Amino acid sequence: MDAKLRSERTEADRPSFDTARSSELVPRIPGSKSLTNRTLLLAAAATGVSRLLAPLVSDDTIAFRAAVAGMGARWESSPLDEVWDVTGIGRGPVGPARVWCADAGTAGRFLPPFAATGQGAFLFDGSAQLRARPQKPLVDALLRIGARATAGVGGGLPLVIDADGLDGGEVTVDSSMSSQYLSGLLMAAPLMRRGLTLRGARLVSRPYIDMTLSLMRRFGARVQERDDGDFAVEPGAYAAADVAIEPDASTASYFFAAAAGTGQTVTVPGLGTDSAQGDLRFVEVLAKAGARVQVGKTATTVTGNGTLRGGFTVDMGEISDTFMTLAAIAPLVDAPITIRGIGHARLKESDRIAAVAANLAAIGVQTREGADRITIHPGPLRPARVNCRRDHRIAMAFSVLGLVAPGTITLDDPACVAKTFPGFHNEMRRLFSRYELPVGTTDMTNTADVTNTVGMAKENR
Ligand SMILES: O=C(O)C1=C[C@@H](OP(=O)(O)O)[C@@H](O)[C@H](O)C1
Ligand SMILES: C=C(OP(=O)(O)O)C(=O)O
Repeated sequence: MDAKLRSERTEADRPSFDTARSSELVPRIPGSKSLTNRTLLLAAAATGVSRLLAPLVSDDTIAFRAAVAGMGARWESSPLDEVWDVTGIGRGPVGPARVWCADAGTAGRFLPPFAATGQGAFLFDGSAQLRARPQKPLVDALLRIGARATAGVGGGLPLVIDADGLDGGEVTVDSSMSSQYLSGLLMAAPLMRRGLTLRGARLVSRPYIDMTLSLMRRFGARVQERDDGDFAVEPGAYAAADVAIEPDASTASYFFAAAAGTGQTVTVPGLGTDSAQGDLRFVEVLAKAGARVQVGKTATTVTGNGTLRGGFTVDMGEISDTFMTLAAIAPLVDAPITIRGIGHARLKESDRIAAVAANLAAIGVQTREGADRITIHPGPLRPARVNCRRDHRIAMAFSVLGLVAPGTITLDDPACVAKTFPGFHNEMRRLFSRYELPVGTTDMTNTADVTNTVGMAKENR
């Protein structure tokens, strides 16, 4: 994080919602998807009972939890789902098992390497959306270290792993399309008989690898990043750990952007200088656009000044889940913004560069697209219906535009936010009274807590 933004502060460091000043909006941001699903995997592999405090409860994490249960881990949750206890297998899983990954890239990429360290047959499959996402570099790396794997057309899901443990050794994984292949192999590596030395070639989304390494160490793994860039993982068992899940920094980006766009102040407790999530660096981009940003030790605050500044180019390759948040408010600034380094964002829930360009064009905004970039020109907007392409982040990013420029957008699929934040629309409405709840969304803004309710996602679908 930029040293300027790390400046110590006391005001934003308040941990509780109750003590917030009334002019300061404090969204209830649910837990990080990336931290929740990594912790579920490591807990499933570990010996003993691990505890997840404040996990994300959403489609992606429910799918991941069901998947590790299908592979032999046991879980129990507290009545309101704020605590999950996972009893681990203590080694690789034992098949046969069919593992449904739903829409979750983390499940499709993290679970097959874990399965390969176990015994028996595993069939991994997912939605049409997940089947369309690239998986071949992971399968190739698994084959090179001796796994028996049969992938679907083009190397993707459905994928069969016929497991008989892995010796490990050395392997290079093409990481230019996704860092998740490397994360999956890293987390499985301690369970290989000789451990594994790994190289991630042309690695994108690097901050997620740091998150993987730090959580692996929490569960007792011995892993080193060497001077030559290789990762060396020693063999050894994982031991259970308790992990408090931070609020999701990618989700927080929508609320920070809303502050910047509306001229209000938003504070997110639980996201500070020690955050394990690279996406918190989105606030640095908002600072470029003229927002006041303070990253304290335990909270982050963004204050908008009512007008946004453009006229810059920014590389968002390491924080690509947040590029749409900037792109959706970019039409409202005073000069063009170019976002580059985001070629891999074409390979997510949707081709996100194309989705942003098409939706901005529909509302009258001029854009220029390149293979790994997009330039957005400010200009007058006309109302349009956003085609979300079943992509939660397209829905959430354009909802921020709808808040800042009322009457501009409606969403064709508002419920797709359930992949990572079922209560998104209600939370926006709770904070910003002029936010228009999409048609078909049940108004839960008067209930005590709307952020962590899976039932609500189902109800809204
Ligand atoms: O490892 C993770 O938890 C993630 C890595 C990123 O994917 P890529 O590495 O494919 O960019 C990110 O987009 C995704 O939402 C979560
Ligand atoms: C890319 C994403 O998800 P995943 O790869 O985990 O499916 C995302 O949440 O933006």
